[in-house]
Amino acid sequence: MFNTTAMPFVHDTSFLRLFPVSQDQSATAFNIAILSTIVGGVYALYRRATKISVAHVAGPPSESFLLGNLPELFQSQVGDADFKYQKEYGDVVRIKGAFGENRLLISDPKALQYIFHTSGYNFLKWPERTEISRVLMGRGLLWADGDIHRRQRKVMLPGFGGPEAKAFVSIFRRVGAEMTNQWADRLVSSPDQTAVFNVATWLSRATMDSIGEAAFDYQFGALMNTKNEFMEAYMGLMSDTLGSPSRSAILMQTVLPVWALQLMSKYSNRRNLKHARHTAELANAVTRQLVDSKSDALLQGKGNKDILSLLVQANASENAATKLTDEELLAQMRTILLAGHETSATTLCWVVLELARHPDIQARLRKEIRETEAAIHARGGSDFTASDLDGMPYLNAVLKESMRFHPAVYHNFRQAVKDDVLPLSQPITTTNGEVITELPIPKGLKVILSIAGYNRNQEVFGEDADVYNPERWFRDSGEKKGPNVGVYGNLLTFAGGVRTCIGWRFALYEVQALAVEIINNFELSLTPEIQKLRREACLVMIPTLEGVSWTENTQASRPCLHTFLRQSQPRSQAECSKAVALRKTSIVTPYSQVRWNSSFSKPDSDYIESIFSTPSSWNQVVAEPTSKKASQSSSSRPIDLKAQEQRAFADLFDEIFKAAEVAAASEVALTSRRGGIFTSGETSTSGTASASGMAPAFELPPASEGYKVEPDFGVGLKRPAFSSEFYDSIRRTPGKPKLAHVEDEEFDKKKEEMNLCRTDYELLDWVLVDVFAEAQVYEEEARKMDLRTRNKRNITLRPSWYPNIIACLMQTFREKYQNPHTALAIFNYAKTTSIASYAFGCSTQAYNELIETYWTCFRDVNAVLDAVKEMQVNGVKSNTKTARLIDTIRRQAPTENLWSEEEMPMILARLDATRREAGGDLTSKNYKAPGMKFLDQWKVQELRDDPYDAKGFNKW
Ligand code: HEM
Repeated sequence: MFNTTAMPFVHDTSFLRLFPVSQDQSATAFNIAILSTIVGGVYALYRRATKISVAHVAGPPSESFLLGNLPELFQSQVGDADFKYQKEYGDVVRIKGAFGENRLLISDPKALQYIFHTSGYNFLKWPERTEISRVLMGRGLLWADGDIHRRQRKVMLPGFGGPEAKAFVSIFRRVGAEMTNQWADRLVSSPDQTAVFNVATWLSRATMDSIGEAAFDYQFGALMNTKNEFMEAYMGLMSDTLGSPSRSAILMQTVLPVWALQLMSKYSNRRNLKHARHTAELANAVTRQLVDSKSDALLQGKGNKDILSLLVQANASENAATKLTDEELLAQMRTILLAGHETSATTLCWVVLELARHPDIQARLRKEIRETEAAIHARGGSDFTASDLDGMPYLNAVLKESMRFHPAVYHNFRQAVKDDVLPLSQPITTTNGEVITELPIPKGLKVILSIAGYNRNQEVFGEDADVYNPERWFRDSGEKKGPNVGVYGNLLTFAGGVRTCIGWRFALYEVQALAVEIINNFELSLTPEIQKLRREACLVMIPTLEGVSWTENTQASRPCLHTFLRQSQPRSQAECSKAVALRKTSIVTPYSQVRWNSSFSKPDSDYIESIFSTPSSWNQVVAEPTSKKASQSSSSRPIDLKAQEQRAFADLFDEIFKAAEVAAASEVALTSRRGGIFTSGETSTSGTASASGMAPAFELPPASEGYKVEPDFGVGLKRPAFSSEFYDSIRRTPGKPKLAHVEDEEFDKKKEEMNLCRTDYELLDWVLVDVFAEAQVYEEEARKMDLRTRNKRNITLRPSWYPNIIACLMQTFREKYQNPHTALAIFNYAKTTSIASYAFGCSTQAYNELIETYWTCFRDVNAVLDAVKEMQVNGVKSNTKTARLIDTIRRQAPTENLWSEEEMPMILARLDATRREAGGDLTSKNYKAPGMKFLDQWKVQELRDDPYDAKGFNKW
């Protein structure tokens, strides 16, 4: 039936063999390329079709395009934004990060359980946050992620079990007694039986002594006020480095790649970064000594029960592949020091505060303590043991409630490693009106886990979750509701899952022991300053008082709260009315109190205030709406950067380049040293590092080499010639805006108003009144002023924003409203309404818009050429944009088929001539960013030195 000859391809499959690889590789390669293109294309289409977005999750309007909702979240008091959003939008809220990026703020129990527990290692920490951890604590447990975290945690765990923590109770009790004895002494010696204390500082010192002894078997002597540089550096470290973040700090911590952050943290001259570096240096020195002495003791069979001994022991028994490195061991010590000291002290502060606020709770707690104490004495014991502390139900209810209400760590920051789906406890309604019970999220999404928000979740903790009430822990609700999330009372205060606070049992016994000691011996009450209390967000939530001067403080190195302490009724029932008022603090300059000793570089002439506290141009970036209209409107803000934002960007780049200069300088110093410039007899000048016997971060060359050496870990080195050229040239790249600041701001305001118009009709109305009429009034006023001052002043006849707004309007009409005719009309109106209007309004920018409109919308090459001619005749300078536009037209014109073959050469010749006259350097295709070579070299070197790629070059 079938004519086989007519169907050769059906049976003839031999063509498969006709193209053996060796004979025609290019054909095969071609096939593979086609195939991969198709597969790639299909995959790209598939990805596009299935692209997951969280844009439809309800959330607050963005404060600004640049910083989104981050200022509200990071600058307001702890939890304020979380609670507000939670009430308005539920437990999963879409917030905006920098540059309009979507993020989620999560307090939904099931979603949190999934992120912390079920899928713990699929949600890594934000790289910029881990960088902060690295600077403060090194590459320890709080920094680590994934397999490194797993390995480190395994080695650490033996030091943090239940029995180990219980064994420390006697240490906590001893430290507590030492503190309260000093309080009592002061009360007795005070003539009016009152004394002023900074309880926050005392608690901080007490927890430092506790951690010193329990974790390292080391006496810091903080309560004895032993002069100790190390202690001083640690006190207030969190608040000094992270408190009151300015907008620039928020932006820095949000958009900069890790390598830039690392560059700054290592070399920047800012006080807070110097503080962090200095503390790191000291901590490395102290912990190195401690590790060495522990290792020696273990070798001699004198092992102790402190955490460090257990850790060194555990590490010794690990096999080489799973061991901690020396650097990691030191980092763990630094992590324990910071994570274990500041958090417990802060938690205790909040406990004290709530007890002072609630005398009835305080009295009931004291009663329970006294009864327990009596029982201990009755059984022949001398002090509270771990089981006594665990056995006091009201104490534990008070502590749970205080930790629920005031979680010392209030946010955790995570990023999805892959596309994922979050289960939800409560269905949410998206902005499309869809009700969903699980939420797909894209890979890379950054989420903020709101510990503060979850701890007040009404589904879990009852409808009165917003009220401080220890009674809830005796009701049949509390932790029993909701999925299992946290380790203590189902709170998230100690986080959860694979990253649960490793020291939570330690912390709990410490807080129990110290709280019992305080309440047993003193009565607490509030002073009026409580009205000024703030929950200050410094990564850890620190209580501060707003607006109170620091000058009264003599020993404060961290913020504290005003509370009255009154010695409690002694067991003998004797009267005692000694009051202790806690000392004042302030959030105005709360973190400037860290004492700087001689080796800690003092503020000097080129001292720069902390990026985390100084008002900078960033601080005004997100200003209040500029007009009534703006504040009433619900329109989103413009997407383009405002002049203030551009300026702030330039500032930010300046910061990076300053740090880069120092980096380059120190590199040169090191290179010359490696190159044998120094003889072996020369002494090193490595700042305080060498003096304290530890490895310096980097060494400075001696002053004789022509470098100005400052005790500043390398900051302040004279800049070598090459870096000057290099950095000066790249410094020019980001470019500062050309206009003066005030003018920029005026223009920004106008632009903002302009963007609030919803239609081109509305915009046109606005133009007539708020641009042309206003500019006319301005001109008349200026002329009057000119007459009054008898022409002695240099006046302008149009407002500074006038030329910019004309060009901007033309572009907006053309692009946003697709209305090129009105764009041209605006130009014509500006041109003809008055001479001043033409002179000021029809600037190069406006002409460029005119040219672009003529070409892109009308393909009117003659009008383009006339416009350029008009510019030349009227003395309006062309710029590179003019030249680039002509180039584009020159390139596109021959492909447009708009002119006859005879006309075309003439048109092209006119374009060429016009292009030559317009001038402008447009060799952009040959343009190579200056400094790229050096940057690449630096990157290669850094990657060689850093096996973890902590700077994230390869991820960026
Ligand atoms: C009331 C006091 C404390 C609170 C509220 C607290 C809270 C937390 C939280 C929320 C985390 C998770 C942080 C994150 O993943 O980013 C954490 C981690 C950690 N905490 Fe605590 N902490 C306290 C006391 C302590 C103490 C006393 C120590 C040590 C003796 C300690 C050592 C650590 C360490 C090493 C981690 C890292 C755990 C890991 O990532 O695997 N903490 N803590």
